[in-house]
Parts: sequence; structure tokens; C-alpha cells
Amino acid sequence: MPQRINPSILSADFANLEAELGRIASADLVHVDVMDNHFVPNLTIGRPVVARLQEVSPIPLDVHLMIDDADRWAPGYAETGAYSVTFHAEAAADPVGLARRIRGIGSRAGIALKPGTDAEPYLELLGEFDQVLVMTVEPGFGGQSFMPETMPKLARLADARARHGLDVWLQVDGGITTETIGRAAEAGADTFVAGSAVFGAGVPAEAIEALREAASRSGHRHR
Ligand SMILES: O=C(CO)[C@@H](O)[C@H](O)COP(=O)(O)O
Repeated sequence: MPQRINPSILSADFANLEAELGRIASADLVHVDVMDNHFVPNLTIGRPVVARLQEVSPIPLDVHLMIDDADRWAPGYAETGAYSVTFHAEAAADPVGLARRIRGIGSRAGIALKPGTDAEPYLELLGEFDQVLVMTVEPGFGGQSFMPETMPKLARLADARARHGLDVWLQVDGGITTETIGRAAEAGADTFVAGSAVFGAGVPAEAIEALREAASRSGHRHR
């Protein structure tokens, strides 16, 4: 199964985002964190900046909405042409309906699960989503420590994916480093978001390569 490394621009220089994209040219996608200071206690960027990033980025955008009222706002992010738009389970009144709208606009649709959010309601609905984002920290800030207790949930999602023969991507986000990425890969993740491990490194391209190597050493063992 292919593995993807998605650097999170939350740890990039927000005054020089276009230049920062140039430092991660070997990334698979760019992870863009949108926070509204309601769903999470932090505020980042909104649709106008995402739309502009979409215009200048040579790398597809993986937009992660940490915002309330996703039913209202998420389609607008898909309309920017983003490759994927992920919303949180608690933020949507109708997660399946919203995923269908996002897909209808042309983006891949993702559902995100906070560390305390149960995967159970979604195991039989996996086909409605293109990716499930398993948060491996509480959403809101970069630089936190990976929460290994989220791994059983990831493994349950991986089992459901295999049972249904789906190729839904399983993404992890938070505290992903060369030390932790192997555990997530073994539990079934194929898509890895890393902020500080990439932009906090001297040479982000080397950090991406190191993460790629560490993940590939530890592929999913339960397929
Ligand atoms: O969504 C988030 C935080 O809520 C992430 O995308 C962070 O940007 C990850 O940062 P690191 O934990 O890799 O530093």
C-alpha cells in the first residue's frame, strides 16, 4: 500500500507560505490546518488564504477543517479546488451527506476523529469517505506528543477497511516523528501528517525522506 507524507504548514513560516512550499517539494500533499477558535482554541487561516495557496501550490492541498458548522463551510473549501477536505465528526450534523457534497464538488472527503471520538459509528460507513483522519494529539496545536492510546482505534479502522475491501486512506496527525511513525504504520496508517518534524528540521526535504524511510520499514502487518 502506498504511503504518503503530508507536511503540516501549521509549523511553517506564515509570512512566507509560498516559499515554504518550495522547501517541501518532495511531499505527497500539503496539510493545511484551518482553525476557527471555536472548535479548537486556536485560530489560523480561512478560505481566502486556502484559495490563494491552491493557486500557487504545485503540491495538492489536504485541507483539515477544525471548525464548527462544517456542513455550512466545508463545501466552500472544496470549491477552491483542494485535493481533499476533512471535517471533524462532531462538527457536522450529517457527516455522510457532507462527504457526498464534498465529493460532488470534486474533492476527496475525509472525516476526522479526535482522540476521544469513537470510530465505531463509522466502521460500516467507511465507503462514504476517502480518508479517515485519526488525531494522535488533541487538535489545536503543533508540537504535542503522540498519543499511543489512539492506535487500537486506528487498527479497528484498518481491519474494517480490509474487511470491506476499500482503499480509504487512514491518516494520522499529531506528534508524528521518525520515532513514532512506525507505530502508526504498523497499526494501519498510510498517510502521515507531520508539522514540527518537517518544518522544525534544518532541511525539511531530508526530514520528509527520513519519515518516508521510517514508515516504509514498518508497514501494516495485519493486511
Ligand atoms: O492538526 C494539527 C494540530 O491540531 C496538526 O496538523 C499539527 O500541525 C501537527 O503538528 P506536529 O504535531 O506534527 O508538530
